[in-house]
Amino acid sequence: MSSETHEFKAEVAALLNLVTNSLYTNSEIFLRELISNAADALDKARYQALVDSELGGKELEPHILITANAQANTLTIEDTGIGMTREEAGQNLGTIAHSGTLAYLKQIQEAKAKGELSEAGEVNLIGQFGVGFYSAFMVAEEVSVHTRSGKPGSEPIIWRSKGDGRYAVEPGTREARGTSIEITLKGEAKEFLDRWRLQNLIKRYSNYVIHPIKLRIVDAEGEDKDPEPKQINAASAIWAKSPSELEDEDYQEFYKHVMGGFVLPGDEPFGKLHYSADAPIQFHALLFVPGRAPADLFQEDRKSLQLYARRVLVMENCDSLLPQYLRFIRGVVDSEDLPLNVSREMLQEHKSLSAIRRQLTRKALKLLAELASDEAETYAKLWKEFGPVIKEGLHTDSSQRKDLIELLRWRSVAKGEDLVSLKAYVEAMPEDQKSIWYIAGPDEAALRNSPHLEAVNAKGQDVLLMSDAVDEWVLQSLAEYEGKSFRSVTQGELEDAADEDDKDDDAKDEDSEDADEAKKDEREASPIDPLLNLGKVVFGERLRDVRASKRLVDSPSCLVDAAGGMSRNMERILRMAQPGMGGMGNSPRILELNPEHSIVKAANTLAEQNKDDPRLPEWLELLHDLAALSEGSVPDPAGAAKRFQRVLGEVAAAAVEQQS
Ligand SMILES: Nc1ncnc2c1ncn2[C@@H]1O[C@H](COP(=O)(O)OP(=O)(O)OP(=O)(O)O)[C@@H](O)[C@H]1O
Repeated sequence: MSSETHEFKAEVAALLNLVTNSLYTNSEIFLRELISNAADALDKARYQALVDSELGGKELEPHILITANAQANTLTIEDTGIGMTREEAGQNLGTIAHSGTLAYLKQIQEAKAKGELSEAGEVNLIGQFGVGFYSAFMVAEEVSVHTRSGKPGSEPIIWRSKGDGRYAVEPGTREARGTSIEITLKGEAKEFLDRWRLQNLIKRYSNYVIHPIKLRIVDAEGEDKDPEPKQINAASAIWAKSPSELEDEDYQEFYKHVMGGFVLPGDEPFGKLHYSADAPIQFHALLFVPGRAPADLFQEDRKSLQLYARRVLVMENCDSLLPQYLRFIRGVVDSEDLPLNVSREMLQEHKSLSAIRRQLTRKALKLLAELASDEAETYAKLWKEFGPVIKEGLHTDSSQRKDLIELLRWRSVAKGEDLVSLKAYVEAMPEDQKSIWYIAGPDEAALRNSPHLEAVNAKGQDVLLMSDAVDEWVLQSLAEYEGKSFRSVTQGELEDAADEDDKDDDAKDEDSEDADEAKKDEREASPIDPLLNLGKVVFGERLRDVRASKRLVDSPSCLVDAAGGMSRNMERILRMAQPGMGGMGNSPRILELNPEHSIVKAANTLAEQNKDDPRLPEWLELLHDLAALSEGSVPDPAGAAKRFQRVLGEVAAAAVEQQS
């Protein structure tokens, strides 16, 4: 057989032109592509050996050998796979396997030419979009494929091309079944002779190719540095194994790999999910709930799950495999049903991917539920790290709401440091309690000491402490749990705690923004009316109302927000989120006074006797200061300090007078 020269088909020539001259800046992906082809060839040989007793080379050990020869300026990727006959080589290496490829690449090129593709976008696309064998021409002066098929009677051949529109096929000398792709490197591609560069690339892109990938370096003097080449990749897709074959250490090792190679003691994963599915989509997943929130959890370009297609990494960070609220989960998904060479965008829309996502979401939520029910201590830590992220799901994923609600945890007044689920809260509710009480604010310690809790606590009813910024936002999407509505102890008018729900059922009603306003007129007379009336005059527009409290036991006063309106905490959070909203957070509040408290009683007596007593306005201001102080922020600290100073001065003087 003689040497024959052929013209590439027009589309291949166009493709080669694009690939080599204008498309890629990130040429390193060629190695991933060639390794992937070699791995495919090994897979095919493995299968063919099973079904074809005539196949040659059955004794060959499957492996991929990469040789960087600095003396010859070549990089060779050799496999002991299925090989190619002359006809196959002409067909496989002279045409484009995927029909849409050229059109798609042209689009990318046009976008690039028009400057529509940012550098980051380009790198991203390139990382995800391979063009298989032809990508070798990004780094090659010339490519020589030495191959021999395992089919009986087939001759070895050499396929050569400089990527210039033509290729030649000539008789080869290869003895063993398989393929060796020898790349004569371009001047600017010398980096691919470097051991560390190659090792790095193999580990990064092909670590879990199931066949061993070995590396041999021959230096510029022609000395073989690796007479016995060492394996570089892990070569075992541990996710594809059965969990019964794996030890804890295997998982630990792999977790380390997933987390970038480094895990601090104490940061071991909270849980893992090792799962394989056969129908309708075939895939394996090995996922971890990390033992510490990754630093990039709230960043746009955070890491995500790695997506493999048949053991080949196709996407380093595939964020469409799980919903956003599970973005802290890290690991690998490997599907048998995904194409290797499609764009990120096309892959994201692949129907297999959404099927995988559905199953993974269900499984991940199940894992979290199991941790929550069986390993309370672990779950408490997990909740601290990821609770705020999981809560996002209540707003964004109505399909999983039911499961997500059961994952929610808060601390409560009665349970101290322990976390409480809504289920546990409701189960512990006394019979006469109708609503789920909560109090929201930035500082949990301050919430625990809030005077607003007094009457509710006195009735033996627990209150959930909501100090996470997203809590109240979450509640907006909850409305109720098992028929029990959520009620803030700092909002609306609180009736006698025992029967408040029967009377006051509109606190959560959206339309009842002015419920408190309406009640002002129908409110029954209070023994402290003289003081309340005076208060209304003293505070005027500064307060929405001054009224007798049903929620206080020990404290003289507290500030509350109107029923149905936005809470002070919510306003604070919105202000933080949108600093431009200057007017927010100034809506007047309601001052509640405790009719049973000695200070209030005394002030009221004074008001009854002489409503013009000059001390009364100051005392009312002090009651307001006290209420604000208990929440942690006094609007006029200097004024309040002066008032306290004056009153204390009077008390001290009176004490001295009494003594003498
Ligand atoms: N090392 C190899 N051994 C045997 N055949 C090979 C080898 N490399 C490439 N081929 C053949 O050449 C064909 C073209 O390869 P190319 O990488 O361009 O596309 P592909 O591998 O078919 O596409 P994809 O990468 O999406 O699977 C392959 O399908 C295969 O038949």
